[in-house]
Amino acid sequence: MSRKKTPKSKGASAPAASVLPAANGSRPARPGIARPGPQVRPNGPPQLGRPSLGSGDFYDVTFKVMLVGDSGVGKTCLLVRFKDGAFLAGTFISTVGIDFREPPTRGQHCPSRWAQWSWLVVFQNKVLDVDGMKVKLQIWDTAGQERFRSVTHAYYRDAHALLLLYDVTNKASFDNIQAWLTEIQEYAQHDVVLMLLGNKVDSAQERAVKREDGEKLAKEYGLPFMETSAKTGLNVDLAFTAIAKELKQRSTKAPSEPHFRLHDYVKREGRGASCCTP
Ligand SMILES: Nc1nc2c(ncn2[C@@H]2O[C@H](COP(=O)(O)OP(=O)(O)OP(=O)(O)O)[C@@H](O)[C@H]2O)c(=O)[nH]1
Ligand SMILES: [Mg+2]
Repeated sequence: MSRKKTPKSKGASAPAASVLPAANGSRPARPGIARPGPQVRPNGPPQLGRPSLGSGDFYDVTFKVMLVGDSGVGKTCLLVRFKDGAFLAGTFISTVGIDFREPPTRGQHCPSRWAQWSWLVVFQNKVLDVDGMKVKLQIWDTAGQERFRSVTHAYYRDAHALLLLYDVTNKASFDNIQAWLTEIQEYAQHDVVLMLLGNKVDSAQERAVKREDGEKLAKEYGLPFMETSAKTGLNVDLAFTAIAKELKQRSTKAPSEPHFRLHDYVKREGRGASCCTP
């Protein structure tokens, strides 16, 4: 990935991952009533929540997670797999813009719904139960193409976590990881939670990046690492759950809770590609 240095955008800004307070930490009785709450700085102090805007999902705390990496590595597919349990097979439709809207309908088959919205960078909300706490992840899918980079930079700064993807069948996407890390260092919060994912491990025949090379790079940069497949679902839920656990721990810091170690968790729970190849 060649890198052109672009100035930090002062224009478009993603909504801060806001967390709205609930009285005494309890969740309000009536879902869906929106009232602006205080904006919190990214990776800020413990925050309690309320129903998410419009979706009706209850949550205790919410975080913004972004998917980044070269075009074609499978960011959109990973999000669709996590959100809807489906895989976008067939024609590759690159994500080429940015917007705040969510896809309009629920329950439709992924391919048609997402193809329709592929020109936007959408975010999707998913609420996870993490050790008894409802953690809402607001997951932003970005355009991997170089020409949209200056737009997506603006969204980094209030991300709590970044999932950085490469494609194990595409060596160039792996070689570009260092440039992505430089970019992340420049535009994201210094304490952003970062995880490296080698996607498409179902394509064993076309593999161009060894698992050990991914591990080595991750170790070099001190990153948790897993290989994933949006096609089979391998380690997809795990990646997001691990992020949610880490963010939850950082925000609550309950002394009574056992300390969560992201690296150890990912190492222990991650499964090898061979287990799930169709
Ligand atoms: N075999 C296999 N193919 C995948 C996987 N994930 C994505 N693909 C395919 O890879 C292509 C690109 O996937 P996308 O999710 O659109 O890639 P992207 O990273 O969102 O690309 P941009 O939007 O351009 O940044 C599509 O044809 C997908 O079907 C996977 O885990 N395994
Ligand atoms: Mg995409």
